[in-house]
Amino acid sequence: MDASASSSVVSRMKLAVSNLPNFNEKNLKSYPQNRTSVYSCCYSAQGSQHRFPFQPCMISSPQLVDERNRIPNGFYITKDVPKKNPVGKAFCSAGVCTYGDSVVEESSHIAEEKIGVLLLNLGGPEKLHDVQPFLYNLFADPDIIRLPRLFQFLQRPLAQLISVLRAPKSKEGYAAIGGGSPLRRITNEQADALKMALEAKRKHVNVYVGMRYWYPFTEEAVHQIKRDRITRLVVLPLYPQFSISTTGSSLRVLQNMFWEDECLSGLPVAIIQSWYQREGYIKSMADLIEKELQNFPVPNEAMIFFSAHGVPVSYVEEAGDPYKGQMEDCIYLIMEELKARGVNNAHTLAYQSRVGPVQWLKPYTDEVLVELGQKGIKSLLAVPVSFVSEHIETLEEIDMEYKNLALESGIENWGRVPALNCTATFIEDLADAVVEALPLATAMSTSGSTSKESDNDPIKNAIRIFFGSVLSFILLFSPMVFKNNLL
Ligand SMILES: C=CC1=C(C)c2cc3[nH]c(cc4nc(cc5[nH]c(cc1n2)c(C)c5CCC(=O)O)C(CCC(=O)O)=C4C)c(C)c3C=C
Ligand SMILES: [Fe+2]
Repeated sequence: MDASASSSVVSRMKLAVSNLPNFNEKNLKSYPQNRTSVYSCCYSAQGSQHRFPFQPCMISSPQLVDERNRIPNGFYITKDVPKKNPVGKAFCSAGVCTYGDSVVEESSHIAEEKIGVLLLNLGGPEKLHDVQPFLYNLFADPDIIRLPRLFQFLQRPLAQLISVLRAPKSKEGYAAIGGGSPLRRITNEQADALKMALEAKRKHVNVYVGMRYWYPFTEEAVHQIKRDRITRLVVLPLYPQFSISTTGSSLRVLQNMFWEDECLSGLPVAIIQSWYQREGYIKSMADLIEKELQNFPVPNEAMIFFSAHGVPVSYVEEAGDPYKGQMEDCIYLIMEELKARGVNNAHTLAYQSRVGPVQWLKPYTDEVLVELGQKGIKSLLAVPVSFVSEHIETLEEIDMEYKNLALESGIENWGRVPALNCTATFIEDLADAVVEALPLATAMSTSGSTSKESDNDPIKNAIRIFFGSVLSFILLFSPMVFKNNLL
């Protein structure tokens, strides 16, 4: 999507993203933990310099919310009064947001309702042969490599080059965990479990899986949703915390599809943007941690080491990604839950999996592990916290690379909390989140054609690819990339 199309999408759809202030214990004292708690109540700033259409916002007074949550010709956010923080500003917190001008009629008015739940996830290569094309899809995403507007024509050639250069290292990782990502299998299992949990609540739904970078792609899932004539849809990203690079990127795909298709633009949709604050999720994480601590010789001496997937600092500081703030809130809530159970272990948070020659969120997991070893920490429980399935970064990076590094650094007792996968309490909570979101689904009323003629012009494309490849080549072989050995 080029920049002009992007900004008109912004003006038409005005999807919102919630934001929270950076971690501050005082703020969090009033932070709601109940699972039906919070819903977004903000919308995007028009004419933003960022290409990202889902902008965070702060609302200056609670009274403003009612007026602001109805946005002409676009995005409508329902429910909830904003929570006031101690500095007197009401802030939007994470939750459900919906499209459209008007709330959809009650289900009793609809002849035959067919409910769909769309699970969004990242996707992963299933065979070593898939690794390079998977990486291409990932790096071709403008929400993953955010180029300045002037250089956007380099996106695809750059993605081609980076994916080819990174593939050998990634393949080693995937080979070490059995030759492919378990993500598709686990996500399908979660989808089945969610369907059953919803059936137990007398909600009969079709659950779809839409991956961002590998099969089954989000686009395929949406086509199936159309074929199945779904009349109401809940979109549930399988990322507890919102990031531009994950949920944001998948929502952008959906947004483009819905905008271009009149049938879809009339479909009532509710989007659950982030759900890390849900009681069921927090308790499920606390259960796993509590259980795993029992495997240590002296459970209360083990440090709880939260390791989150990182994002480049510029996402947070320049583009307003709420990811870091949400992550810190999430850790706070898990620790509060543990304290309430009498678990008072020390804890820390670090960020893993950085890629490329830019600054990522700090502290870095590998550096902190070495420091903790040097400080004399002997027992450490690693807790992957940004993702709810086992994947390459838990199975290879944490279980192999970081474990070895920790042991070499003097840590003697190492443990790792498993990913939630299909943990019953967690799936139950996701089912509750879907049930709560359902009445909030509203139709996106606008549709329109995109002006993407230039994308279909073969001559322009050929010129782009040629110059793009030359420039990418120069960029990639710049000494910085090699000096840092980061590809
Ligand atoms: C919340 C989770 C994730 C964030 C945030 C995220 C951002 C992000 N990731 C990359 C680059 C890569 N990610 C890769 C794999 C990968 N990433 C996540 C999750 C988040 N990414 C998952 C779950 C996976 C694994 C999927 C699987 O196959 O199991 C990879 C490929 C693997 C590798 O080579 O290391 C890359 C590359 C960037 C650049 C980024 C933010 C900008
Ligand atoms: Fe990633």
